[in-house]
Amino acid sequence: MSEFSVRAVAEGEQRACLDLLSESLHGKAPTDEAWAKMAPSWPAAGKFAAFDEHGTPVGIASSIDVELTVPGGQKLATAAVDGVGVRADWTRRGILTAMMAVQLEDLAARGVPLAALHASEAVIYGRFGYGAATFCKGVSVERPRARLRDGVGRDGVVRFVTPAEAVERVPALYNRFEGTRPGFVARPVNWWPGFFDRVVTGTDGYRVAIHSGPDGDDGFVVYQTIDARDRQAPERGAILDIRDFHAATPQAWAGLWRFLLSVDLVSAVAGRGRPLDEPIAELLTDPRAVNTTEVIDDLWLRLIDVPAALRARAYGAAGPVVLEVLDQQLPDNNGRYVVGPDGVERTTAEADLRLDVATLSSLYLGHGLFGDLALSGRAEVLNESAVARADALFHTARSPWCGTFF
Ligand SMILES: CC(=O)SCCNC(=O)CCNC(=O)[C@H](O)C(C)(C)COP(=O)(O)OP(=O)(O)OC[C@H]1O[C@@H](n2cnc3c(N)ncnc32)[C@H](O)[C@@H]1OP(=O)(O)O
Repeated sequence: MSEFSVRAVAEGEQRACLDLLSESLHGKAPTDEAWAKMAPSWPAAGKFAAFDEHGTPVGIASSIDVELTVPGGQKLATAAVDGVGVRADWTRRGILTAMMAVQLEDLAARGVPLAALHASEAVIYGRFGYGAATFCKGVSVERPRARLRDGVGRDGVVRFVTPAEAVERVPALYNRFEGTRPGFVARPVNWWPGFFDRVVTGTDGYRVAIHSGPDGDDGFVVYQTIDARDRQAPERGAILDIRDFHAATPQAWAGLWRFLLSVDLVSAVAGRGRPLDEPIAELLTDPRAVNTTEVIDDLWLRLIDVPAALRARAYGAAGPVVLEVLDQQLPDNNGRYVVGPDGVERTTAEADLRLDVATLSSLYLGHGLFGDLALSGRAEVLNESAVARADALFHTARSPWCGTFF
């Protein structure tokens, strides 16, 4: 069997790696023109690849440095892991396992406390210590039934901006939203050009609308309309499909919903990747106008430095618990931690709950309950009375939400 070796991607090797990645994801390799545009946002830094004996890349795992908001509002350095793929004729020979090991060791050595990713399949990343930490929903609002309650969303104005204005204004506006929810990922400057090229300045007819409230611009939405009319159903209008929607305040959020539901010749306003607890139905006189079309796992989190990550987040008001954490890949994390609102310390005290790092990573941002994960054996309950305390400590009032695809 042929051998492979894993190492950092060197300058000049990126394009071959991107071709391989595109192929593994059933996409097309970029043309020279497309590559020239995207090369600046596809640096060699942060990429590891597996090479065959001829030096040809056959697997790749990438990451970019971002910040992620943890419960309590602190922003932690996070490796946003993306661009993972193995050439189809090299799969199931341990290449991903080898790349993940190198990447985790690199992140630990660089002192990056968290890693996060969006998984193509839910069965892949748990073995590397990742747990599904945020969930999101798809919604479809039946526009003809959707009447807003009196006074909702009338505190500001919404206006379209040109693609050029969007490129100039939206990234700065987005920075105002950081910290509004746990799980929120700050978008690095490298993230925006790809989004603008694909969506805003592309030919798919996306519109960008900005909401302004008493303190100026405070929200935006990017959407397209998809014509769904046919001869058999002439009454059916277009689907307004939300691509990106963020607001700094509840008023701006409601104002943007008012706008979206006001667009004529639209029969449904739909969006995917929305926060699990986005209270759209609360805005309407007929809450059944809102249909949830899916609920899916969104951000997968991996605590790289368990004590640093545990210390960085805030906790609910409850007595402390002792967690025993098991981490096969990064054994420095192994051990017991007393966790409570007054702080987090390593301890030799008896554990209340024993869990692996993937399970702890699932619970870290505030979604899910220890007791539920104990049902399937993912957490071992050693002291029954600690379960409710652990839930009160970790659970957050607002659902964690990432809000960014990478
Ligand atoms: C963050 C992101 O970028 S998500 C995008 C991920 N990329 C893709 O989905 C592209 C298409 N798929 C691929 O490129 C590859 O199949 C990968 C990257 C998912 C897996 O790479 P491989 O080199 O085959 O993984 P590797 O051989 O290390 O497998 C490790 C283990 O995971 C299991 N595994 C890996 N992929 C899968 C899968 N898709 N479904 C089920 N099990 C899987 C293997 O069976 C193996 O299990 P074992 O340890 O019990 O034997």
